[in-house]
Amino acid sequence: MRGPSYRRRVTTSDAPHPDAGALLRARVVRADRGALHVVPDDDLGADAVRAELPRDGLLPLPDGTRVPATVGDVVDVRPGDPAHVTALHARRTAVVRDSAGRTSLEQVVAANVDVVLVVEHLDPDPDLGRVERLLTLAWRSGARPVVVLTKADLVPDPDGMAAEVAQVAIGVDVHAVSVVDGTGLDPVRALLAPGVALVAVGPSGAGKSSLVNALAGRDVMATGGRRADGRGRHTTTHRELVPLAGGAVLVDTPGVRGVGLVAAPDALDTTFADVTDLAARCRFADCAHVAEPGCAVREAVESGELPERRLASWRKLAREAAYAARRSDARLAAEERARWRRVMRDRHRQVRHQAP
Ligand SMILES: Nc1nc2c(ncn2[C@@H]2O[C@H](COP(=O)(O)OP(=O)(O)OP(=O)(O)O)[C@@H](O)[C@H]2O)c(=O)[nH]1
Ligand SMILES: [Zn+2]
Repeated sequence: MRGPSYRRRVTTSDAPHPDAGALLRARVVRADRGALHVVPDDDLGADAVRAELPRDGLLPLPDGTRVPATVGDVVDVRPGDPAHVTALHARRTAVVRDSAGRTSLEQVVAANVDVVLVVEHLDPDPDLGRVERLLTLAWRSGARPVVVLTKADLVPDPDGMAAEVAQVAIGVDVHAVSVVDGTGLDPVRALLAPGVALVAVGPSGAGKSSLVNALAGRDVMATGGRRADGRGRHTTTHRELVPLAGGAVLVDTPGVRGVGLVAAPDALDTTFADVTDLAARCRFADCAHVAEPGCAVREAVESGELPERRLASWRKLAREAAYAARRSDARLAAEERARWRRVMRDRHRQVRHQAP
């Protein structure tokens, strides 16, 4: 995908623009392999332009380290045809994706996010453990978390439920909202100010897209699992920094969407303590909770004690965690083999040297 270049934007015909050579402060709306798509940092709703990355794809931070740019980053761009990105500004905040294994580095999935909307539905009942986990992620990013409880129109006492959630969200504003009747949206809208970047995290079906569309005042995201086209999820396909109302923007990338869902086993056991407890009562230690006799988990589902949805959600996360653990194990095993190869090679060398 190619956007207009800065040259076409800032120059007319072949006369050199007076600002040619001056660096422009820009915000990354999409990071591709060889290039970034950027908008002026003081006009985040502007059309995106394409700017080339250095050959290694990395950019220098003020401290000299070279890192990949990500959505939301503030960069210096040298206009031209093509325009070039020259440097990365220090990140005010960073949403990081938990490393899959002990040896892999954290991945920054969004930079300079100001507000993390922790979106959770009121119907079915909110999952307090998930709210806590996402709040932890938000605090860690440096951004301000705000809890938004959706689908207030579907429950009799949304304010009472919000008060319960507020008990596990210390120091955080909790809003019960409905996009159907407009309940509670004004205080969330008040967060939208020029230059403010938000992310919405929360489980599938929580109503993130519906909420974002209500905040944007137009459909910027497909809702109800519908996709605007065969390829992408949002109706604006080319940018991952989506303009909302009031000059604010929403970061929406696959990385951010998945963030918090790369489950660390410990977090999983905490969030799903009920399933973990039930599983401990299954007859077989390696029970898969499908059709095994004496499965306490299936029994709990059949008796109504454990919602099927919660079991399905646990399965999904457990699969992710198992996958991450396998990948991490494979990486560790490969490193261990490499270490042994070095040890054996050194030993052979020593033996040869000692040989008469
Ligand atoms: N009654 C009611 N339904 C809502 C509300 N907000 C969202 N929904 C419905 O909930 C379903 C899921 O909403 P989405 O906005 O697609 O949820 P999402 O969090 O973006 O889901 P994913 O795209 O899977 O991450 C849709 O069928 C919406 O119409 C609300 O305030 N009230
Ligand atoms: Zn079982």
